[in-house]
Amino acid sequence: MGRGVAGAGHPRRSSRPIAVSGVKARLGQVTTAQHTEATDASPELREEYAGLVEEVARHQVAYHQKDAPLISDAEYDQLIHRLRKIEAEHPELASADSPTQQVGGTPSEAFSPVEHLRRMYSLEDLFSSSELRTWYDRAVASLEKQRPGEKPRWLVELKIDGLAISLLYRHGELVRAATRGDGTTGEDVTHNVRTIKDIPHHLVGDHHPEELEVRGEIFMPSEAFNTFNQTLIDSGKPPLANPRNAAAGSIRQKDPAKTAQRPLSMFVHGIGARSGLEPTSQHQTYETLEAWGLPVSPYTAIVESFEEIQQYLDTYEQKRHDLIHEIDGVVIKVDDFAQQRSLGHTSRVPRWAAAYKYAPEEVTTRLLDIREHVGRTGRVTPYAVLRKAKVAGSEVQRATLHNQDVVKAKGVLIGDDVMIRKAGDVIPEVLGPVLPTREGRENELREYVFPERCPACGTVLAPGKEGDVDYRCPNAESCPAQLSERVVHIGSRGALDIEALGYEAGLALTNPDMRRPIDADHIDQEALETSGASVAWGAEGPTDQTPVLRSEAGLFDLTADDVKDVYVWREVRKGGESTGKWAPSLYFWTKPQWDRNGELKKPSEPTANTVQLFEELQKAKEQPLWRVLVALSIRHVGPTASRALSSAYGSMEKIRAADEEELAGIDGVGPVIAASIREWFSVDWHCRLVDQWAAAGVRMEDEVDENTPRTLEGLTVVVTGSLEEYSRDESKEAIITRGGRAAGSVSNKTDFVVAGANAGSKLAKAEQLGVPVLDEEQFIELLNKGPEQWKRADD
Ligand SMILES: NC(=O)c1ccc[n+]([C@@H]2O[C@H](COP(=O)([O-])OP(=O)(O)OC[C@H]3O[C@@H](n4cnc5c(N)ncnc54)[C@H](O)[C@@H]3O)[C@@H](O)[C@H]2O)c1
Repeated sequence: MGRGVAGAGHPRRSSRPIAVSGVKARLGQVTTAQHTEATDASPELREEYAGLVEEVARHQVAYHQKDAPLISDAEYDQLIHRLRKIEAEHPELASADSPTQQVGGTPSEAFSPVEHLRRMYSLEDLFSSSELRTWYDRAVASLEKQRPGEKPRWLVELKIDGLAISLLYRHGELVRAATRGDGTTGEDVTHNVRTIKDIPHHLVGDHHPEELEVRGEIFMPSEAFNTFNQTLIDSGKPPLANPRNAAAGSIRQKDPAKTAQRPLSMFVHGIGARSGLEPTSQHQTYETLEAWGLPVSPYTAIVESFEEIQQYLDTYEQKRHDLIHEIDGVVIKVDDFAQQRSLGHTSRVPRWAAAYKYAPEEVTTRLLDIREHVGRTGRVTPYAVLRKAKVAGSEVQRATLHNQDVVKAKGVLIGDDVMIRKAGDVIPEVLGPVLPTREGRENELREYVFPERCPACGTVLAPGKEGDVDYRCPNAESCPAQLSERVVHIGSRGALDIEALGYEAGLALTNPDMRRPIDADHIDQEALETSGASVAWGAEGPTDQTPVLRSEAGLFDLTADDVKDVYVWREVRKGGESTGKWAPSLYFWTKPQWDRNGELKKPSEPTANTVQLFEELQKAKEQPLWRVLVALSIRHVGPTASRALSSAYGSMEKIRAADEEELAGIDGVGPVIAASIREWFSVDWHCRLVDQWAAAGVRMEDEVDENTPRTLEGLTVVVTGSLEEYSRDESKEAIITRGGRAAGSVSNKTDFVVAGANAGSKLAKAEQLGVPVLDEEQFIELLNKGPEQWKRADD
């Protein structure tokens, strides 16, 4: 029997609580024990150890008993890992009551206690490939000693991020369901579990063991979780933080009718007590359970070597967001039961299984502020300013909040501790507040109010059209934020492709406020004074005064002299470390230098980036017409419409002169885009912008190469995968200049699909529809000679 647990038949309640006070009491015992045992642990280490014991126990209560964690799992894992490390190095400090010896939490009094027929274990956590290797080698060596000559086979499974459950079947009838609790005693959640469709009340077939304890994981499938959360948001309720807490919270409802409304599923991953059932391996057990109608995971595999285990880990790390459920790692088990028995258990975990954990995707941090971003078309979106946090391998400081309804739905207050998530390449997201940490900090928190005026230019914001929750700043011409975004867009790869005009350079040219510190306290006064920047004090601190560009119209008239004194705010670093202070520094010109007397030496030459910028601006003037059209930021006019317009008209003048009906008739344009183009050219400053660019030498006509044969007239061609000779844009251009249409998706109307390396679903679709597929060589032939030789037999 495990530590301090009441014997069979005794209500579990008498041995509660395990909460922080209980841990302190246990700590007392630990310290007394230390007087009698020699220990080389320093006082600092003992203090750290005691603090950790208390902290970890507090988190165990919050997570297991209240379903309301205060920190992310990864942060918790770090704490318990450190605790285990100290105990491993100083076993004299540890006691049987240490939180490292617990399996989960004490069962809640809200449910009747249930004694498991066999103990439910936790799993040993492994956080790196080398930890996995050590664990693997140890298991193999131990087996070799006990069962010489037997090579283990391994069952690799996904570690489902859900709630462990034990189901008891008697003669094939579900009689009880219980949470894991502390491993020995769980909570009776039978009524709630009976509402889950995947869990059979009667096992299929006739011959079942008299008593069978099935273990598994209850989870909320990812898709169902998203839909469920959306319905909560739509009805004005706060969404659930993550599928794991959602599953745990759903199972521990007092009212089974509530559980029944939650989309829950389950996969089995083991058995406890079983009378009359004698499978010889884990995978055989799964086959038997599946035959009886119990849900088993489709992702399980049998492997034979360390390399294969590693391969499985890598595969699912890549796929981790395309699965039925959330995972936090992989579980590796010795398959054979006899071998499992030989390896045995510790008091907490089996020695024949371990859990490899992937890099964390959720962490807690502080929500410092909510500010608004003004986009290229004036859309105002709130975003979270966060205390820097490392998640999924990158540092996160900002996260979009989409619109004011989302902020409300998430229920976050400025100043809250929040859980954030960054999954793979997906942009970081604020999941919600950590409510318990609000206690005692109420006066540091404030509600977010969406502004009535544009945060960048002060213009009163206009609501979106019907059904659109977004607000926009209508001051397109002189709102500095919109201007910055448009200038950055001009440089982007899909527009004029000016590499040196990236985000920072675009902002530096248009927004003297760039990355201004939040408040005056964060300004490095000394650096500010010696920088030579001309600054004025605004409401929130100093700001440099005049932008170099007040409109993108002047972009091609810029001279190196114009950008000489452009300062941007930068975090001051000393010895490579950030100081938390900000100061203005020159952006386009070589860094200012100070002489021995502290006098500023004026910078003398442009940076390499600046030289590149001016070279690229010259080259950009020669870009084809469609790229110039994209660069103008006309609503709805992206690369596809721009290409269609430029191949139909060949010059800016003709596009400007075309009427709406004519524009709408062009393949790839249509009425919405046509209206948007007309509207854009009806604005004076837009026309002046085009004129000024033309005067500066930007090409406003496509050179018609009379020698290019119109070999693809009327044909639709899709290019997929990567070609060797052509970039994506070049292949499109080659098709369009020969009169063809370069489409993005394959349909019955597609005449040819050109497949390069790593072509994926489009190639499959082409094969399915019987569209001719060409390789690169054949594509070149098609460009030169036309489609004659590939005419379909049925044409
Ligand atoms: N955020 C917090 O404050 C906090 C506090 C306590 C615990 N936790 C989290 O709870 C977990 C610790 O609890 P734990 O003891 O369940 O350890 P664990 O997560 O390391 O693994 C053990 C559990 O994994 C589950 N599991 C999922 N898929 C499985 C499969 N295919 N085969 C076998 N088992 C599978 C089982 O229920 C098993 O009990 C950790 O993820 C930890 O980060 C978080």
